[in-house]
Amino acid sequence: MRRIGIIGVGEIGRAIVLGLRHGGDTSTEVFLSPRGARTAAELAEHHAGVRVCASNQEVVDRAELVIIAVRRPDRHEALAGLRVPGDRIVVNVMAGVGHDDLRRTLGTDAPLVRAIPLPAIRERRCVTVVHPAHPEVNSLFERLGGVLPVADEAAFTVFSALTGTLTTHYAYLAALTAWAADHGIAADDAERYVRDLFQGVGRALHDQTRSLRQLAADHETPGGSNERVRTTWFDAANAAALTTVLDDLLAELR
Ligand SMILES: NC(=O)C1=CN([C@@H]2O[C@H](COP(=O)(O)OP(=O)(O)OC[C@H]3O[C@@H](n4cnc5c(N)ncnc54)[C@H](OP(=O)(O)O)[C@@H]3O)[C@@H](O)[C@H]2O)C=CC1
Repeated sequence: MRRIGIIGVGEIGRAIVLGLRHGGDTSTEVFLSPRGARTAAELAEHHAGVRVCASNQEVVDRAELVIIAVRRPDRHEALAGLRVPGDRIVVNVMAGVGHDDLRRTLGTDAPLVRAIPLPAIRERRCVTVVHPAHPEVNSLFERLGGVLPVADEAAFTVFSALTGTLTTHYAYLAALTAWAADHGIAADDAERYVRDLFQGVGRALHDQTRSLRQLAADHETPGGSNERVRTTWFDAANAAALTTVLDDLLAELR
């Protein structure tokens, strides 16, 4: 797949372009929609073979594979009236927009594949969940860090709900930093320490030989401070609240 188009050049569109160009790879031509103008112009300026098109239709016309990365409420404005020939492959990364919805909007016979690229795709460091499996799309995301095809849209939506937990993690780290600052620690020092603490956690996650439960157990001394925080803060009520919000999110995404 040599010609890739992206409609919606925001946070995730940019991460995909950076992933495609990672390590100086210029094996693809990239065509960007004009909206998200600042990001698109910056990407085109800094990366060979990345061009900003005059319209979303031009992106479709030039690309073999078109990634749709606008926000859900913007999809009709971005896509209505586009002519998408059946020989294109459309990759839909919009959370909460199913195949039927997108096919109605686009009115095309082209194959549609849903995908959940994560921001770390820019460094080719994360797996992308896709449905359905498609050889060209699989090989694209395999190059960008790995691909995880799932059997149906119900399973896809479970992964989509998991993705919704990401910013809570940053907010949790910010809350830890704020707590330390409230106890007289310089905010910069607190933040540096919390970042390093959790970068270590991130690196440990690369160790696929240990399960997540095993990693938790290995970092915990019986009766120690980690066990105390885990059992008193992440208690049954807190765990139940997490399950509830994920269940609610799943119901809405379906
Ligand atoms: N961010 C993430 O980590 C992930 C996001 N997603 C999904 O990707 C999609 C985009 O998310 P994200 O990148 O965070 O959002 P952003 O708001 O950062 O980007 C959306 C982009 O779409 C552009 N846009 C709006 N209307 C149109 C239009 N009519 N034609 C072309 N482009 C248009 C916006 O342009 P302008 O700035 O001019 O308004 C903006 O650049 C969402 O549906 C989200 O669910 C999926 C996986 C991960």
